[in-house]
Amino acid sequence: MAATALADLPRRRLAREIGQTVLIVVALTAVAVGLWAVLGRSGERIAIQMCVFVTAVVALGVFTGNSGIVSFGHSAFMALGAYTAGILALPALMQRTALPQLPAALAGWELSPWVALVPAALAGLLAAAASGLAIARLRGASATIATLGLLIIVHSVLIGAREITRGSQTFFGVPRVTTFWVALGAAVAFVVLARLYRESRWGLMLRAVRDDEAAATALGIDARRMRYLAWIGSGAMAAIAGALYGFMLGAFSPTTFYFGLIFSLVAMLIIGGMATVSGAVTGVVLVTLLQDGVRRLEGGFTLGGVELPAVFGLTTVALSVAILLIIWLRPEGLIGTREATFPGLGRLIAVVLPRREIAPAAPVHATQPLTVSRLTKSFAGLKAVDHADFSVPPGTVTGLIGPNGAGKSTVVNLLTAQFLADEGSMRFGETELKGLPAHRIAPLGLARTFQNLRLFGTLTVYENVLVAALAAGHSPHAASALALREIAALELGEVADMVAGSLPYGARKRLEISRCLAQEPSLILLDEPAAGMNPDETSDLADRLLRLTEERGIGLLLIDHDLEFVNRLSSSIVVMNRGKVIASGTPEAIRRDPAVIEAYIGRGRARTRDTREGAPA
Ligand SMILES: Nc1ncnc2c1ncn2[C@@H]1O[C@H](COP(=O)(O)OP(=O)(O)OP(=O)(O)O)[C@@H](O)[C@H]1O
Repeated sequence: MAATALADLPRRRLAREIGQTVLIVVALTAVAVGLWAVLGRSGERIAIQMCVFVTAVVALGVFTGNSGIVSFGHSAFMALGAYTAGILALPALMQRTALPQLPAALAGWELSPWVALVPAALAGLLAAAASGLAIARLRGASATIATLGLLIIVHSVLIGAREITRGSQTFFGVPRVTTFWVALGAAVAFVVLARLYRESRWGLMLRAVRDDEAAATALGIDARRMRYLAWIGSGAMAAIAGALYGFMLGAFSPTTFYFGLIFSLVAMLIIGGMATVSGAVTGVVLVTLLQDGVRRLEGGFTLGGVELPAVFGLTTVALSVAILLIIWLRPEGLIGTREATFPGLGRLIAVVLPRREIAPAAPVHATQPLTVSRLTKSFAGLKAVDHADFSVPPGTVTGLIGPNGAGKSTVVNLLTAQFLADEGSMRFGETELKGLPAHRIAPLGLARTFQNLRLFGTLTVYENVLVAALAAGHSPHAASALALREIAALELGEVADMVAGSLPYGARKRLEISRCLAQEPSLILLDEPAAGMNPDETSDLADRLLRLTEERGIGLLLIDHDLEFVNRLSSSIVVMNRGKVIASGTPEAIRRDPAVIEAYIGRGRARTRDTREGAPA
C-alpha cells in the first residue's frame, strides 16, 4: 500500500464504521416496519418485543461482547430498572391499592414514564458500580459465575422486599407506554450508543484486553478498569431496557426477569455473534422470528394431511437446538467477529471525511538507565533468576543471552510485572519498578514484545497499533497519525487493514514491534524478535532495528538465540546461565570469556542452535 493509501486508512475505517451503524439501523427498521405491515396488530406486538429485546441484548453486548465474559447478571439490572421505573410511574390510586405499605420515600411520585427512566438507569448504574467492584476483578468462567450470583441475589431481594415489589406476586398497573415507535427509537439509540462505545478508545482497549490481557496490560491498559467501565455502562443500559420491557408488559413479577429471560437474551447474543453489535441485533431478529414461527406450531398443526399433536415447550426446544447448531457450526455466531458491513456505503461516506496525516518520527532522547540489582525469582524451589545484576545505559542496545532456561524471559517478565520479584531491585531512571502493577510500567517509557507472539487477534493491524498509541495517552487524532507512522516504519502498510490473526508469521513479528513503537518508549525489551525467521528476514530485521535505534535514540534490551544477530546490534552483552549473570561486556570481550564458552559449549551443547548460529567460540 502506497503512503497515500495508508494515510487514507483511518478515513476509510471511519466511513466503514458509520456505514456499519447505518446498515444495522436500516435493517432493523425495515424488519420492524415489515412485521407490522405484513402481520398487522400481531406483527406490531412482535416488533415491539423484538425492539425491546434489541435494547436488552445490545446492552448485554456492550459488556459481554467487548470483554468476552458471558453475563447472566443483566436480567437483574433489567429487573431493577423495571421495578424502579414501575413504582415511580405508578398512578397514585393504583399505588395505594397494589402497594399499601410502600415506604414514604417511594410513594406518591407518579412520575411521567419517560422521567422514570432516569432513576431506573441510576438504579442499574449503582447496582453495577457496587457489583462491578468484585466482578471486574475476575475473568472467564469465574466472572460468569459471579454474574449468576448477582442474578440470584437480586431475584431473592425482589421476592423478599414485599412492601416495595409485592414479592413473588404480580406487580401490576404499570403504564403501558412502550409503543412501536418508542421501542424502535430506543433500539436505534442503543445500537448507535453501543457502536460508538465499541469503536471508542475504551471499547478498543477492552477488546484488546479480551484478545490478550497480558499484552494489553503491557501496553499500560488497566484491564480491571476497562471491564468495570463497560460493566457500569451496560448495567445502566440494561436497566433502561428493563424499564421499557416493564412499560411494555404492564404487569410482571421477579420470575419475569429470571433464568428464562436471561437464557433467551444470551442465546440471541450467541446465535448472532457476541463480538459485534450487528451480531446482537441479528440474533434478536432471528430468534424472535424463530420463536414466533414455532409458537404458532406449538398447539399442533396439520402437515400433508397428517395431524401433528401439540408439543408443550417447543419454542424452548427450538431455541436450544438453534444454539447447539450455531456453537457446532459457527462458534463465533452468524455475523462472526467483524461487524457486518456494506462496502459501497462506506466508500460513499469516505468522500466527505477528512484525511489523516502520517506523523513525523521524533527522536525520544532516552536519558534513563535500567539498573537491575540482586534480582531473584524462584518457581517452586527452582531459582529462575538468582541475584542478577546488570544495567542498560540509555539509548543503547544491550544483548541478553544465555542457553535455554537461563532465566532471560523471566527477567523481562519481572521487569514488566508479569511476575513478582522475590528479592532485589529494578530501577528505571529514578523509578523503582518492583511493586508497580503491570499496567503502570509502560507509561514510564518501557515497552516489550513477547517470546510467544501476543497480538490482539481479532483487531486489524491498524487497530493493534492504534490501541497502543491510545493507551499511551494520545488523543484519537494524534494516535491515528502515530499508528500510521509505525505501520509504515515496519512496512506493514499492505496488510494494515487485515485482521492480525490472519497475518503471516514474519508480519506478526514486525507488528509486535510496530505496536511497541507507537507508545514512543525510551527502552524496548525485545524477547526473541528473530525466533522463527529465516536468515534473510533476520538480517532485514537487524537493519530495521539499527535504523530505529540510530535515528530515534531508542534503547533496546535484546534477547535472542541468534548470536550473530545480537552481536551485530549490541554495544554490550549480558550473559546469563542458570539464573545467574555470568558475564557482561562488549561483544568481543564476551566472545573470549571462558565462563561464557563453558556455558555454551562446555556442557556438550555444541550442536545446539546457539552454537550453530555463531555462539562465542
Ligand atoms: N511460570 C513459570 N513457572 C515455573 N517455572 C518457570 C516459569 N517460567 C519460567 N520457569 C522456569 O524458569 C527457568 C528460566 O526460564 P526462562 O524462560 O526465563 O529461560 P530463558 O532463558 O528465557 O529460556 P529460553 O531461551 O528457552 O526461552 C526455566 O527452568 C523455566 O522452566
